Amino acid sequence: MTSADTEKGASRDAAPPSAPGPGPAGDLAAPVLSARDLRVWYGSERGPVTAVDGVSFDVRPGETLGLVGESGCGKSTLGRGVLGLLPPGTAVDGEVRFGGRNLVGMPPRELQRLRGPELGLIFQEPMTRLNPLMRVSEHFEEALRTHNRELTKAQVRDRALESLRGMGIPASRYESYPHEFSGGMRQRIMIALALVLRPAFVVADEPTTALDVLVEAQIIQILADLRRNFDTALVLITHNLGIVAEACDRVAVMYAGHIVEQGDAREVFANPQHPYTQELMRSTISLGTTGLHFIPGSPPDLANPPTGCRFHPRCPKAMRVCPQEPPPEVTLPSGSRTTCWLPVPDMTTAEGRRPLEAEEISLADEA
Ligand SMILES: Nc1ncnc2c1ncn2[C@@H]1O[C@H](COP(=O)(O)OP(=O)(O)OP(=O)(O)O)[C@@H](O)[C@H]1O
Repeated sequence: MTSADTEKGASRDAAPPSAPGPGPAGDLAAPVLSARDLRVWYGSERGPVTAVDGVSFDVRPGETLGLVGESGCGKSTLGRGVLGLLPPGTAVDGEVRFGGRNLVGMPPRELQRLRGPELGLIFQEPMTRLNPLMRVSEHFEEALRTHNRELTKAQVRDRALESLRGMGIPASRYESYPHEFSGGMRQRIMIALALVLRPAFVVADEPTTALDVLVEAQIIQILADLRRNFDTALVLITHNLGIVAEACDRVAVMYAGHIVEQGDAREVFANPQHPYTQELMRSTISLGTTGLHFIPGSPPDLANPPTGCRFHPRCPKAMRVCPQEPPPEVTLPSGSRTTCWLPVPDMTTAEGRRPLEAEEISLADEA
């Protein structure tokens, strides 16, 4: 990898993407999971849809990485892609290092063995995952015995109740059916099930979207306890920037299949660098919000994305260079990384830096 210091102290990587190094706080633990240049394509009538396009990140023990971005930017595909849980016919390329092995291309049976004891997934809607005809106890028996056949019924019960207790579900409900619980309780049962085998790495895909704010806060607290108590590494996919601010150590912002900015969550919130991150934050409703801001337009069709930077047609700071060449990944002094031309003064000519006029956008894209 080559890098050259620029006037602002930023460096440009010309080599394949890499995830951020230790932040200013200096977290030196080796990553539990490292994705490098991960790509995922779905087949469609319009041609391949590149839902994840060259994404790299690390997650360390006990760390929560928040994955944010508008609907359709590839967050779920990325979450499922790292766990090898994509629909048949989906193509995957790149590397996902976990326990010294590459999960990409691993035979399905081997991956299946890792899911549960090593890798976990918490879904958005528990009723699609809990079998309405099975008692809670049966769900736990199935989950635990699949990976540990010799466990007795009493041992299964002990472990299941311990996991449920951690989620605030009383032992008296162990023989109940899923429909006998509220939505929030079902979600906590799902989390207890995903965590009963103590996986080292978990993806939680919008785990609180269908829940009211009080239950949401409870679940976020549970996930925070999880990393404190078990050093679990977590990727938390959410639309809710408030949750990221509260529950995540690091944040990765996705746009149109790319991670456009990633770094320490507090740093990114205090000092967002990529215009997309800035716009996303301006669009968030808070108590101090006096007017609604939204990002004009919508994310692109990933079967036919814009040239150069994929955000340029919506970017209020777009320059002539933006539709012409994909932007480089830049490491900032804070340790954050952003994929944007703005902090790269030495890479653009004066002409390239000229603001892009609206009428030039379509011309550039047609070229
Ligand atoms: N099975 C599929 N076949 C074809 N295209 C798909 C499939 N699943 C997702 N896509 C496309 O891949 C892109 C990324 O979708 P994905 O669900 O990963 O985004 P997301 O950011 O998680 O969105 P949301 O927040 O709405 O869940 C979208 O353009 C979507 O239409």
